[in-house]
Amino acid sequence: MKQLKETLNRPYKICIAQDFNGLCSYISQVVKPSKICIITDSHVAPFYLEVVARELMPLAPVISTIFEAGEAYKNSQTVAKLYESLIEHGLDRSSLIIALGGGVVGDMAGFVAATYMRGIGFVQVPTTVLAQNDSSIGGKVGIDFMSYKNMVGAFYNPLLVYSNVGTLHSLPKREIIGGLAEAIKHGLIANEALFYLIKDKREALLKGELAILEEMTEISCKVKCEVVEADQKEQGLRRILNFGHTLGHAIETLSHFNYSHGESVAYGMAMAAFISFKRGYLQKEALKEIISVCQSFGLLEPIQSFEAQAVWENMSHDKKKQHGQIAFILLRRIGETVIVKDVSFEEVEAALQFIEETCQ
Ligand SMILES: NC(=O)c1ccc[n+]([C@@H]2O[C@H](COP(=O)([O-])OP(=O)(O)OC[C@H]3O[C@@H](n4cnc5c(N)ncnc54)[C@H](O)[C@@H]3O)[C@@H](O)[C@H]2O)c1
Ligand SMILES: O=C(O)C(=O)C[C@@H](O)[C@H](O)[C@H](O)COP(=O)(O)O
Ligand SMILES: [Zn+2]
Repeated sequence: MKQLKETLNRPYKICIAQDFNGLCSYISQVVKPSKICIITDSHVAPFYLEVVARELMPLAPVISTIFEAGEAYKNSQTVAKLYESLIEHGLDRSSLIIALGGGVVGDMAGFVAATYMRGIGFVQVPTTVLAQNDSSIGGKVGIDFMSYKNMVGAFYNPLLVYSNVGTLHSLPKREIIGGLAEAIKHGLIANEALFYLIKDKREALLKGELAILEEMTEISCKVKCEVVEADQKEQGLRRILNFGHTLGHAIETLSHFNYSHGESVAYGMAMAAFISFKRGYLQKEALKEIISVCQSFGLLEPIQSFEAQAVWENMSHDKKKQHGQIAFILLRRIGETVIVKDVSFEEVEAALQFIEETCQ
């Protein structure tokens, strides 16, 4: 009997830059495409489509397709339109997709790349704090389906991630703050120093100072890479990246995307921290610190009221559920998680009441 070494886990580079100057040369090091299709959304296109297309022209003929911005469009109808566009433009397996935009573009263009002709190459060019710190890395691609987040998708790695932090100059403040929630998450689950860096550099981050954004992004990416390298398909350790998401995804969906992904994750993290405290895992001071840092960024604003039963129903479709039990990520301290499988309805109800009272 012979055993073959698993070779599916192909590594890819993550470049963090302050402009698009290196994009073409980095892509040409990993692929020689016959044609390039830039997939982007209606908010990002006016800012960056032309400059990215111009940058890539020496590599191959460039076409583009633009969809309506927003989480409400991260669905199968938009994916169908994207497939049509690729077919009309004659993209084949030697073609390349560029995902230019935030997490919505990255998740959806990545899913299209994973499934079109059973998979063609794609490059992540993230333009939000959230996408540069989190979603462009790790190969989770997908779309929302029915009332559930990312219900249909794949694990499909990009060929390259090229983050230009310079693009954050045009990002609305609300989106900067939402994206910081995922960087705070990386600090809370695995890197206390990152959490305190974000706390200490609040003003510079909110002003959009590139040096600190770059530094935070690099540390945040390292945290995520270490976890994903150890467990690409979320069989164990990777579940910690879902801290704040079991409840956060329910809030995001039940608010009809009134709260952005990052804002919802912040509520979810506060609730998970509260459950951690009630169970005696997390010190009260740490809970207060987490709430206070989130609030200092403008996260955890007064929250609309949600029916505990509706939240419970929505979270029952969480992808971390196995044999009827949801793996729920809690905190032991800032920088360390604990995974439990028995969070009850009553704990969720109490956590909802806690954030309603805390976020006033
Ligand atoms: N795959 C993953 O691992 C992963 C991780 C975290 C989040 N996500 C997903 O990411 C999505 C959230 O991503 P997001 O917060 O980037 O949202 P988004 O993609 O909707 O971007 C937020 C808004 O900013 C606009 N925008 C993007 N870049 C801009 C720029 N530079 N200048 C001006 N406007 C710009 C967008 O058009 C949009 O209106 C959610 O769907 C979430 O589920 C995926
Ligand atoms: O990369 C991961 O793993 C994450 O969980 C990162 C999350 O921030 C992200 O929102 C992810 O899309 C959630 O995945 P899901 O499988 O819970 O939908
Ligand atoms: Zn997330």
